[in-house]
Amino acid sequence: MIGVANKSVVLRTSPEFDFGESSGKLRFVKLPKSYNCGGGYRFGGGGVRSSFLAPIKAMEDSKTSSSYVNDKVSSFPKNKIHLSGCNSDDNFTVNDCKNDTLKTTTVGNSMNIVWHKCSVEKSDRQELLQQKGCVIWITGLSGSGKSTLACALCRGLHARGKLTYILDGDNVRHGLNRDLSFKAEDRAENIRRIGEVAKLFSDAGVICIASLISPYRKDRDACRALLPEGAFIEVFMDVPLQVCEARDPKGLYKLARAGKIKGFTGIDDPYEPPLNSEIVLQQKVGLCDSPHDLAEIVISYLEEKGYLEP
Ligand SMILES: Nc1ncnc2c1ncn2[C@@H]1O[C@H](COP(=O)(O)OS(=O)(=O)O)[C@@H](OP(=O)(O)O)[C@H]1O
Ligand SMILES: Nc1ncnc2c1ncn2[C@@H]1O[C@H](COP(=O)(O)OP(=O)(O)O)[C@@H](O)[C@H]1O
Repeated sequence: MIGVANKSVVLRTSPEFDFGESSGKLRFVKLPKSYNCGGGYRFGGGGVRSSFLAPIKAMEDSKTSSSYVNDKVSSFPKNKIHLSGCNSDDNFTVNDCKNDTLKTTTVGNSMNIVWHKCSVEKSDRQELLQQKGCVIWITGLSGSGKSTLACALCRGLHARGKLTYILDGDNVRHGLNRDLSFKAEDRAENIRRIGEVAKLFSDAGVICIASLISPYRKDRDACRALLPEGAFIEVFMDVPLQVCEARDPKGLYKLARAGKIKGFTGIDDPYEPPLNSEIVLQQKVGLCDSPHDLAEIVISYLEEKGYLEP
């Protein structure tokens, strides 16, 4: 059985595309309008949306010099900088195209830092990608099907020409978070870092799929708070421990029951189920929907909320 917390989500199947477990092939659906050179858009110079690509050109040129410090690109001859998007008579600052005095701030232990803006913004990237950046946060016990759903979702969206990226707890712990254990404070740090990375992907316009146990409500809510309203979509894999333990694909429950793994979530470490997640995917003993069907519920939600268009 499937329960969807937000009543606006419609449960339906989608016959026009197939991203079942056996379908590993990808199809590209359509090119974004902005790449249609015959459509009246121009690269650089004046005219409609000329600011769209020109700043990238400016960055290419900047490779020849690294002398911009703090606020002014003093060592650049002006004719070397493509100022589309700014008035070429402006004092060109690195931090956006404004003459504002830049203020330094302190964030955590980072002192004297300045936020650098760019005239290519999230909305431009979203238009390029024909989608809205967001984070689909899949939480649940080990064995509840998080990674499987993440993959099915990724395939389904990719088949529709949507750009996704999966941040899987297990995988991120192979690199960025390899220094972290499973004690509470390390789990919290694991979740915080993945939340921050997910936020960056979302800002890039990508549909970021984070799948990690993330057992503590407080940590998940902190990640939610990093994102704009509505852009954090929590998906709760509501699967009984009994089902997860029966699956036990990695044999970890068995080891935890034997006392060979200490602090295993659901056995001798807590899991706090979400109270208000956007989507609840409930499975029961002997009653499990396929990953394809579960992914479709999430895709329907994204469609409904307008995340599959810019
Ligand atoms: N003590 C303990 N508790 C829970 N899980 C454990 C533990 N030790 C190792 N593993 C394996 O690590 C995977 C969970 O990593 P996560 O980064 O998702 O965990 S967390 O969000 O930081 O709690 C988890 O992967 P999944 O089964 O995909 O959830 C386990 O395979
Ligand atoms: N919807 C489902 N129905 C039945 N089995 C599933 C489903 N989703 C996942 N599984 C199986 O459950 C096991 C755990 O899935 P996995 O995605 O690795 O979970 P998690 O990432 O939460 O640990 C795997 O053997 C997988 O094939």
